[in-house]
Amino acid sequence: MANQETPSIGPAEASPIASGTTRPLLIGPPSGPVDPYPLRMSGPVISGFGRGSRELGIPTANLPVDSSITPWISDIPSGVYFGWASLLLPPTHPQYKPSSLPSSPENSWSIFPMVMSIGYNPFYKNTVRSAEVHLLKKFSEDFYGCAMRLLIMGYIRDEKDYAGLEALIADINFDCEVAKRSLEREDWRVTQLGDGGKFENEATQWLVRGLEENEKKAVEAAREEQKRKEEEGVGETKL
Ligand SMILES: Cc1cc2nc3c(=O)[nH]c(=O)nc-3n(C[C@H](O)[C@H](O)[C@H](O)COP(=O)(O)O)c2cc1C
Ligand SMILES: Nc1ncnc2c1ncn2[C@@H]1O[C@H](COP(=O)(O)OP(=O)(O)O)[C@@H](O)[C@H]1O
Repeated sequence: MANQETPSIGPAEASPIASGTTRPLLIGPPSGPVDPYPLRMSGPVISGFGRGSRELGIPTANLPVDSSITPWISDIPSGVYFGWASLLLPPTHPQYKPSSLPSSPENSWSIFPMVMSIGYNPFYKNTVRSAEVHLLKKFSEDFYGCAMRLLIMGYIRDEKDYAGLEALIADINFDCEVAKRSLEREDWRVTQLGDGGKFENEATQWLVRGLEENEKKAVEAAREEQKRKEEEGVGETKL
């Protein structure tokens, strides 16, 4: 289902992709994210158009685009971003793997690297702006309705239209490789709490903090909505 098996690319900093263009494999300086990053976003995982898994083989977990919760979202350019996601999976989920960062058992967040698109998906000509996150991890079960927090560390590229699906998939696979390599660098990791890592700070701690009241309410509302749709037998949801 998920598409972590990104193509193996050599050590060069720029590499050709299917479209014939080259672009950098590392984003940002070795010293870590540059202002205004890291940016924070949070919300329940909601459904999209169901195309990620079905058409692309790259599932994307959608978060509500709501400027009352995420004030910067209307000002940020549409495009492809990368960073870290923390996910509040139920302990029964096969990929439940609480982070080693200190958190209480009822707040056992699992942390994953991610790439995401914010925008209108010009290839599909969406009319509503969406925020869609692909986690660089293979999941054997979905996690609709779970709380997710994002620490967006940088910008990869503008969103594009494509002549065909293959070119879109190739670009997303390359984005995954860029995110993986960029986040592996010492001053871009978040899992170093206690090791004197750069993100032994408020931003990292936020990833594993207990849910705020407004986050709980949003998760509850999303679950109710999901339940309602399941009862109505709605297969695909338009955002
Ligand atoms: C890293 C990443 C990059 C993307 N880049 C583009 C893009 O350049 N153009 C585009 O039309 N869609 C882009 N998408 C969005 C996909 O088209 C989208 O995930 C797909 O339509 C599935 O949407 P759904 O989950 O709503 O079904 C990107 C998605 C991701 C995760
Ligand atoms: N690696 C992954 N990254 C993001 N979501 C994943 C991943 N693996 C499984 N999923 C699940 O798949 C769902 C997205 O699938 P997708 O086909 O894109 O449908 P939708 O259009 O409803 O978002 C996510 O909400 C999540 O529950």
